[in-house]
Amino acid sequence: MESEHHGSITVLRIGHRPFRDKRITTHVSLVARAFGADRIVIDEKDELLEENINNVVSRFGGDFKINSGVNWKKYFRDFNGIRLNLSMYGINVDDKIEEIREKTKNRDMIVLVGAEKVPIDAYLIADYNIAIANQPHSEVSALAIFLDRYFNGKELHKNFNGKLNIVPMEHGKMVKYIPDEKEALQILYDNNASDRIIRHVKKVYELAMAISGYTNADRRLVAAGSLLHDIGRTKTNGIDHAVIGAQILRDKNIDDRIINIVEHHTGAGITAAEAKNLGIPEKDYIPETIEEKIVAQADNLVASDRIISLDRVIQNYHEKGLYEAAERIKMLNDELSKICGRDIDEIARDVDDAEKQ
Ligand SMILES: C[S@@+](CC[C@H](N)C(=O)[O-])C[C@H]1O[C@@H](n2cnc3c(N)ncnc32)[C@H](O)[C@@H]1O
Repeated sequence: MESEHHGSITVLRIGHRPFRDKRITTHVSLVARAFGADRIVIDEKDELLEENINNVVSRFGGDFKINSGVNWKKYFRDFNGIRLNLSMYGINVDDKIEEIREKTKNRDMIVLVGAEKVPIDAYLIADYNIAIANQPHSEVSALAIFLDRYFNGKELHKNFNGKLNIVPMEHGKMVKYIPDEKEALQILYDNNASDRIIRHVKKVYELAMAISGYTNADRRLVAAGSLLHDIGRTKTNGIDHAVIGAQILRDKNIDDRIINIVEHHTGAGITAAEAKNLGIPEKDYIPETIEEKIVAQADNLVASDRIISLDRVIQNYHEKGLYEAAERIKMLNDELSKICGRDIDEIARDVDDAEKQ
């Protein structure tokens, strides 16, 4: 949980024996990740454990790292930062936590937890030997309580921004997810999307991904949002296709950020007043996030499965008498071009040229 307020946090797990300790070291690793540490380092090599934890990270998010098979004593001694050893024999955490927080404002910290017997060297190398109550319990509880004390409980609200995101519920379970490209296309096929829709969304995807390459947009959201933006057209080609598409995806537990991309993709957005006149639920459908803006504009620049120029888009809107909407599209183009440091129209031309070659 690196931030301006403190350095990185490494957990050093020693005494791990792959067969006997598989479950408890997995739990130490999961606690380290869930409660705000940045990485775990384990003395014995255990590829299976690494794989399991990496798998959790790839599904549930964050950038937690795991590394096993290190010489713990050397690693602990050479660590450039504050060294802690969690031990029932140490000083009560409450007597030292403020000092530790102060010292780690600009420095990294390593927290050692043992398995069975912890060698005396761990105590001698440590800057602090810290006890979470002077009674024997477990490395899992000791680490959890230490991190919770260190972060003052703030770690419980950390956003991991994963492919899978749990929606807290009083009863039952709900997980919302970000589909990858293959899953997004499968959702379209499951909804009997026509070839025409598929060709269109693939072109919008190509352009949206090219634009997002110039920004810090979340490419997973841009990918899924661009492929799914017209799913509502499997039901209607009316102005309400964005609203209907959003509802289809809501029913499939798709991540809310993708639903918003879909719902806000029409032109450069629809205001609440326009929505009322158009007969769709009265609220703002203006793209707000960078991902929403990219998909909306990429869609504006693709007619059927061809890339068209901004001038042409504007002309089309003018011909329909939609002057305000045209102006908003122009403004969106300017805003995105500024963010990208390059004209969106030009990026679109590149994508088009690459296709023709
Ligand atoms: C099951 S204990 C075994 C420790 C062993 N008895 C020793 O110290 O040599 C495993 C780990 O849990 C952690 N632990 C257990 N009780 C603790 C406590 N009261 N305070 C801090 N850490 C504790 C320590 O990190 C310890 O290395």
